[in-house]
Amino acid sequence: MDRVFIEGLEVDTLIGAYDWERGIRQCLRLDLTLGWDIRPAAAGDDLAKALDYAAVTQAIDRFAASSRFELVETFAERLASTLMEDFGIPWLRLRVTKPGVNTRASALGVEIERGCL
Ligand SMILES: Nc1nc2c(c(=O)[nH]1)N=C([C@H](O)[C@@H](O)CO)CN2
Repeated sequence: MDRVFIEGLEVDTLIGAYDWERGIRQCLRLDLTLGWDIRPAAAGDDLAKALDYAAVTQAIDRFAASSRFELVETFAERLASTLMEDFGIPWLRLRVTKPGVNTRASALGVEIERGCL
């Protein structure tokens, strides 16, 4: 299976389990690898047959703008389901990093894989 990727996408959202986090917006950094057969798009040089990473990015922005989860786990799980359903993505890997919450670690977060290749 071929893959389309989006790396280092920063989104602004309400996320966090602590009281002080419920009244602010924070940045999450997303890395996505999306399973997709690129041959039909390549054969016809046709965006309509491609997994349009611009459209996926817009969908992620909309999701982040309206979500209010406590855990990055929930954000990752729900975002993965939304993208797979809306775009017909058969498999994905999603890494969600919450920067700036721990000064002793360079990155904290979760990584999930869903679906079948
Ligand atoms: N596994 C997780 N651990 C923690 C999370 C989380 O979302 N998943 N969140 C927090 C707090 O919100 C923290 O990020 C605030 O600095 C703590 N642990």
